[in-house]
Amino acid sequence: MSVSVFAPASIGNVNVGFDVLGLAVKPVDGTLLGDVVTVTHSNDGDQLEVIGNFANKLPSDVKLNIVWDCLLLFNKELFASKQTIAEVKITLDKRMPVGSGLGSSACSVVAAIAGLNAFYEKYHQFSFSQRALLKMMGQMEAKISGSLHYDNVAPCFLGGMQLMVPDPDIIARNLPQFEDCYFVMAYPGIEVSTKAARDILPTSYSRADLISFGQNLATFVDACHRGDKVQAFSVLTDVVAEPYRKTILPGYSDAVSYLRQAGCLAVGISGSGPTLFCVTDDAAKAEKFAHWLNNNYLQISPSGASEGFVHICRADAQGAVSLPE
Ligand SMILES: Nc1ncnc2c1ncn2[C@@H]1O[C@H](COP(=O)(O)OP(=O)(O)O)[C@@H](O)[C@H]1O
Ligand SMILES: N[C@@H](CCOP(=O)(O)O)C(=O)O
Repeated sequence: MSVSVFAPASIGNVNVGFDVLGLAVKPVDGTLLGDVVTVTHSNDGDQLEVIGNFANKLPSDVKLNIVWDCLLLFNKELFASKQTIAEVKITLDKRMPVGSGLGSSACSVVAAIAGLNAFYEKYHQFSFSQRALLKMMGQMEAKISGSLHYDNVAPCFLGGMQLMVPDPDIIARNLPQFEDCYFVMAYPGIEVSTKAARDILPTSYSRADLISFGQNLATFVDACHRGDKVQAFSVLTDVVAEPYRKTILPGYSDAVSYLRQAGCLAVGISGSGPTLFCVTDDAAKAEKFAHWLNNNYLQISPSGASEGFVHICRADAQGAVSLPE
């Protein structure tokens, strides 16, 4: 008598769309790279249990977990919609490293809100619209990072590559994808807080940067619609965040130099880092890049181990999905 929802990792910004472009990704080897939330009825008040590889990276007080805030918000919206509120037990399987640039908080937020919605749909014959759910997700992501940005929650929830539009009735539009591309994701095992990585960015930019930003994003979107892969990836340059954030990412500049000379289509910082992503349409190159990043980009702790990992991914067209009971 439970529902479980999986919500996938995502690449925020995708270099050219700071806060307005995001892509959901999934490893080709079938690894579930994302969080899973399970919701069931409770006879003993609302409860949250956190399990999984990265549970110990989250506050021990579950009321400080963003999933708890998601429950409070969801209940508030149920109340506003004159629905009966059930007591629930939520289990968060925290499979995503925190502060990784893989949209870890978005994974928890999306899995929690989509999970609660699936629970009410299945057992209480009530559900919110996709847009209402996305708005709740944006609100929760803003609570964590300090400002409203949908570039992780939208692709994580809806799948594919999502472009945020300034219309509250639409929020996100799906962009056509290059199906044959691999996204090699290298998480070095160190933590970078999204809020801190936002605080180091300038508050104003030069006219030259403004022109480059507009031209790159517009050219990328146009090239996606025309299916012009060469053009799309030739402009995947980040003038807003990478010049400032790369200074706090050990080994990032060397990795970019290697990957460019080795022929990747594009490379950049996933979200606010420290995860690096690079793009190729060649399976052998994807393997080669993954091998190099594994040996050269992962940070080794004093114990000689690394909490990092590398995954060869494809775009995840599905987004959040219910898992079989
Ligand atoms: N379920 C959760 N998942 C991720 N972070 C959470 C969660 N609940 C609370 N947090 C807190 O939110 C912050 C998330 O940091 P952030 O840098 O935004 O992560 P990410 O970039 O991986 O989404 C951390 O301080 C973390 O302790
Ligand atoms: N647009 C945001 C994206 C943050 O992504 P995260 O995965 O690091 O949370 C930003 O660049 O600040």
